[in-house]
Amino acid sequence: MSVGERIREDHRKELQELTQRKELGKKRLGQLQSELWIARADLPEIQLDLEKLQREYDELEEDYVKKNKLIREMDDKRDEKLLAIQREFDVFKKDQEDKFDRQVKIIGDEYDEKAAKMLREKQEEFEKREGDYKKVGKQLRSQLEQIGTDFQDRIRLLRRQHQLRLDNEKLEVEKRTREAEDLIRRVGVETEVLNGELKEKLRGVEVGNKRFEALSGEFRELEEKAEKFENEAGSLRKNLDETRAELGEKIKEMESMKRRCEWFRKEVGRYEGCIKEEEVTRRRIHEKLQELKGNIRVFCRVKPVVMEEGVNSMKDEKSQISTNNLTGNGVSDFPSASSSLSFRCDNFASYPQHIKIIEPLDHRRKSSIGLISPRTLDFSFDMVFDQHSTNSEIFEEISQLVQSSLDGHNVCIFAYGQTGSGKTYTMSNKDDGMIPRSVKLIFERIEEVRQIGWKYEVTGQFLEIYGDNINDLMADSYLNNLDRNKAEIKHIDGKTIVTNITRIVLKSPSQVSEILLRVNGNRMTASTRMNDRSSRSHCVLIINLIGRNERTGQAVNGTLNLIDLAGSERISQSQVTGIRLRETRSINRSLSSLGDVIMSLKNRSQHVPYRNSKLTYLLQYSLGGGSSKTLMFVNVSSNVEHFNETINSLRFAEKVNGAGYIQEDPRK
Ligand SMILES: Nc1ncnc2c1ncn2[C@@H]1O[C@H](COP(=O)(O)OP(=O)(O)OP(=O)(O)O)[C@@H](O)[C@H]1O
Repeated sequence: MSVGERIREDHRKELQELTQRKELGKKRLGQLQSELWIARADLPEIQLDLEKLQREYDELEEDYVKKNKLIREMDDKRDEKLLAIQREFDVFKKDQEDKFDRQVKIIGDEYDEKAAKMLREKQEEFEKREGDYKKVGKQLRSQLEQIGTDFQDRIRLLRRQHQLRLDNEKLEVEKRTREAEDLIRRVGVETEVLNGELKEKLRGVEVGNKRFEALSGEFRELEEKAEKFENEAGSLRKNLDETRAELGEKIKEMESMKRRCEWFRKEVGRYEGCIKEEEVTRRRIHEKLQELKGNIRVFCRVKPVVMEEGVNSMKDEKSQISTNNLTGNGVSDFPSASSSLSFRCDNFASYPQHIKIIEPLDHRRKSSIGLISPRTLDFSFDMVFDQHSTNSEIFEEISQLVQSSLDGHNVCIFAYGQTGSGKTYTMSNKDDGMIPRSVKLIFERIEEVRQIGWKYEVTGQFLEIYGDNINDLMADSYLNNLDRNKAEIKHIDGKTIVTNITRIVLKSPSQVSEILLRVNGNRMTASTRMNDRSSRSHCVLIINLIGRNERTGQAVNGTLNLIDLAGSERISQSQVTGIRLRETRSINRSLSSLGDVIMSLKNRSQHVPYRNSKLTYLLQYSLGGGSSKTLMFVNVSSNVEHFNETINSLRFAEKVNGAGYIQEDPRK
């Protein structure tokens, strides 16, 4: 066979093969077309199902939000009402008690004094008059008796004398009559004289009788006077009895007041009982609400592009952050089109729960026909706060957790994210950061519940975990003792104790602000000396809240942990070496242990790896105790240069949240 024939033969075979492949291709095309038709026919039905499901989901979501809002309003209203009743009642109670005490004292004193004085006066008067009258009466009586006896004696004497004389004279007359009848005339004259004398004597007797009668009249007068005095003494006695009766009435009045006071005391007891029941109900509702929201929650917060970021690289920004004041705020008119990522936070409820990010231009993959359309990355969390949200709005959502710690729960709130993503701004910003606001709320609530018998002891520890070392941020010698590893974590009787770390009694929000300033100053100095150290340590504020109600005997013991985690950069992204590489590895190890612990708790695994890092060992009872509640902030930057870190942070957080999926653009 010639060369030309061989080439022709090869071409013919190749043509044959191509024809066969074309046939096969046609067949495959036919199959694919029929599959496409079938799929197209099913599409409307699937679409309808999808829409129906979406509607159902929206309704459920709306219902949940409404109920949630209602419960919160009821909670607020009830708390307000309770406080108002309590205040009103306390004022009323105090007023009544004061009034009553004053009245009782005045009346008691007045009456005691008046009665004693009157009694004394009347008694004295009575005794004096009685004594006088008795004395006069006795004198008169004895005078009268004396006069009577004298008079009787005199009468008797006169009568006897007269009788004697009469008898003698009669005898003499008879004797003379008999002896000298002839001397009758002379004797007759003498007799007449004697008769005259007798008449005179009889007149004397009459005068004596008259005098006796006069003395008897005087005696009667004196008797009348004595009777009058007796009557007066009787009326005085009556007056005394009346005063005694009046005193009895007042004593009765006092007794009825005592009974009223007793009634008031019982009412106070009853009100206290009601308040106690209300408090128990409030705690139950609060607990239920928190359970409904879930014991582990994840909130996403997007940081706006700040002025410097639009022009600086990530490295530049880091160095700028390390010298930045923690309270600084340099927000530009965000988002600046050239530097900001394209975000969309979807409102499925009254607050967004989804965040969508469109892949920036320089991250898109290219194909032979040009750029592939951008991917939209979709993440969902318990709540999403966009660039425009403020610390105050965010605190509104976490204040319930602070209340839980006052109710005796162990609460853990921490901020996760790359360096410069706004963790410190969220947690510690002066006045409105989560730490200052939580402390303020704690003291406000303590003041409110003091009125219903609660007293709290608030203590705090402020520490830093750097690698495997725990440093006391409140110690005066913080900088000198850095990383000497003196502190130890111990778990005793279900409680966590950190030894060799300053613990102080917290008394007011202003005192905590001063501590925050000192701590931030210490960290800044250490950062300046040691090349941005603060971004590479976890900063933990532990607040212990021990409460006791003296009236009801209830007691609570809660803990609130507020944590600013170290930056979460990837080694590949940060391109560090040497000490910085070791630091980054250690941070990533502890952050991924934290993620593992939370995921194990969410999945209710039998073994929870608390011991894998110092951080998780420290927070063991606050992350996974029986009554613990955890909230994680994932802080992300909206700067386009941080796209990769933002996506990594969101992926980590969504994994922790346990409901994640990443939906890629179907046109890819
Ligand atoms: N929501 C925000 N609004 C305005 N400015 C913000 C916001 N979040 C952060 N910033 C500013 O961004 C800068 C970096 O924030 P911040 O220091 O809080 O980040 P970070 O995540 O704590 O960093 P690091 O890990 O280094 O501690 C600060 O100047 C801060 O004031």
